[in-house]
Amino acid sequence: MASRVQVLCGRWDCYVNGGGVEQFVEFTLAVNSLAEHFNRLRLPGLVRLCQGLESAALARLEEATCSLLPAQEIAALQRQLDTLVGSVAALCSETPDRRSECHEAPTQTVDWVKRRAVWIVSSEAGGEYCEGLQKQLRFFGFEVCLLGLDNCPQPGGSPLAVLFVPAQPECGDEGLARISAYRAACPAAQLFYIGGAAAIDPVVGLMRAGVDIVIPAEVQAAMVIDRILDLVRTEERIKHKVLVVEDSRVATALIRRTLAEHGFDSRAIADPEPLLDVLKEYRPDLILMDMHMPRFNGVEATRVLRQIPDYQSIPIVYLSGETDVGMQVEALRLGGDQFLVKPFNPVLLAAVVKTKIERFREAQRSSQTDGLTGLLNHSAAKSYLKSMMNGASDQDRVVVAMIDIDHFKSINDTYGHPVGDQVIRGLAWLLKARLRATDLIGRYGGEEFIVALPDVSLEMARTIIDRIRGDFASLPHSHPGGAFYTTFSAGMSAFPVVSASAVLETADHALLDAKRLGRNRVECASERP
Ligand SMILES: Nc1nc2c(ncn2[C@@H]2O[C@H](COP(=O)(O)OP(=O)(O)OP(=O)(O)O)[C@@H](O)[C@H]2O)c(=O)[nH]1
Repeated sequence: MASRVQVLCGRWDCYVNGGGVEQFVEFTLAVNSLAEHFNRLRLPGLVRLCQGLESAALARLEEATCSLLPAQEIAALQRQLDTLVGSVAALCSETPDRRSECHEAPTQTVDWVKRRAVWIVSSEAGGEYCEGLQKQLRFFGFEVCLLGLDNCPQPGGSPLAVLFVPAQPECGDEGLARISAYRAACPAAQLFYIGGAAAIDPVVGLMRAGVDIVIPAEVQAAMVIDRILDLVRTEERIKHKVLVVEDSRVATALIRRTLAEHGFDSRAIADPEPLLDVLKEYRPDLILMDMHMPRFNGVEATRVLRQIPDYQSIPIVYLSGETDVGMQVEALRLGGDQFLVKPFNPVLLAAVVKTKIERFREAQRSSQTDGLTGLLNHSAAKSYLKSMMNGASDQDRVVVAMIDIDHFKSINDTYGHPVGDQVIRGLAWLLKARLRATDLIGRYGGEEFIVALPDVSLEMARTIIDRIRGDFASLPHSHPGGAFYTTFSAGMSAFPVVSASAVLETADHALLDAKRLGRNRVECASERP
């Protein structure tokens, strides 16, 4: 992490010590790349700081193109950079090992449970709401610190989130000043205000003071936990993939370099002829298409793709030296989503690719997620599993676990469907809280879940799932008359095997074994005769 920050500072120094527009663009690229890195490490507060710095730099890009920025502009950017560097330094010194590249494979230890500090600031720290919130957060692996209104935030603290739980929805000047003090002391944290009034004015006031997320008063503690768990899973499961269709080797190298700097995976083909095969195998999230190529041009290739249901909505961005506006409009009318003129501005290219993919993903998300848990639904989970396995080499491992809550029917019968739903949600949260962002978690059916863990041995995966099993067994589920406990069984299987469906089938058999052998246990397919 520190070396990336050094690169960023080095680029900034190059610019301020007499560099030109190229150095400024390099600096902006480095900020964006750092934001992507923090996103992968699930550090949303640092992502926010990077994004603020990137926006400030982009706003000055045009000015920087003409000459060195005026001294006060440089000083303003320098302040933002210093805040970012200071926050990273505070984080590194506080948590030397915990935050090491957590997207890398946890090969040595099973202790990859994501502990994160959450501060709750409230005049009613001992109140029922805060107590409940605290209990649940602790259960899901967060370190909670309850703070009264008189506590002053200590600079350098690095909580993942600070939750303000006011006694009444109105914040008042004193409350806003307090929020600003926390914002200054914990620049990397996400600030939540619970109980915001449903009106624009007060919410804008809260956001100006530094609040990131305002949650309406009527939202229950359980939903707040869901939002915080989402924070630690900000990363997409699989890196965004871009297919570059471009016949110029120089342009291809430049494009791929820019994409790599922004954390995108990319593949390039020089000729659209094998396009359909490559799409099927690589499954990109976006295509960057050159306009003029031998044999077919980009528009013709795009028109073919738009005839095929699977590719009707994949974003296609044209890259071309074509400046004729009429021609550009025609190209867009025939199926393209955007037109970028070569030579392209790398910052703009990355921003266009990123926003197009995010919109595309957002549109897909509602059809891919399960309404009750927010996890991937059955078909999306299967399709992610397939692409996970397609992307894995022979040496890579992907372990799949099928998890099923025991005697769930009797929970519904005894306590009612809504309580049953809450049990399903509880298990979903536990899986989200305990597993890495790179792991796939899906709701496979009613009370059945699928989990796929890349880059981990079957033994370690078993230990992890078994630990979650133990935790789930001790999770109290409340009902109007008190609380009860329940368990799950899991069957596991490991890739490399023939196919995604084969690994699912063997995991399913192992799950049946776990049920047959008494439930509340984890069985592995490889242990079967
Ligand atoms: N509350 C609730 N119940 C669901 C949902 N989806 C499925 N179910 C119920 O889950 C129950 C699953 O029961 P079974 O498949 O018989 O299995 P089980 O009782 O868990 O028993 P074992 O799996 O053998 O331990 C059925 O009664 C379904 O109606 C849901 O979204 N919410």
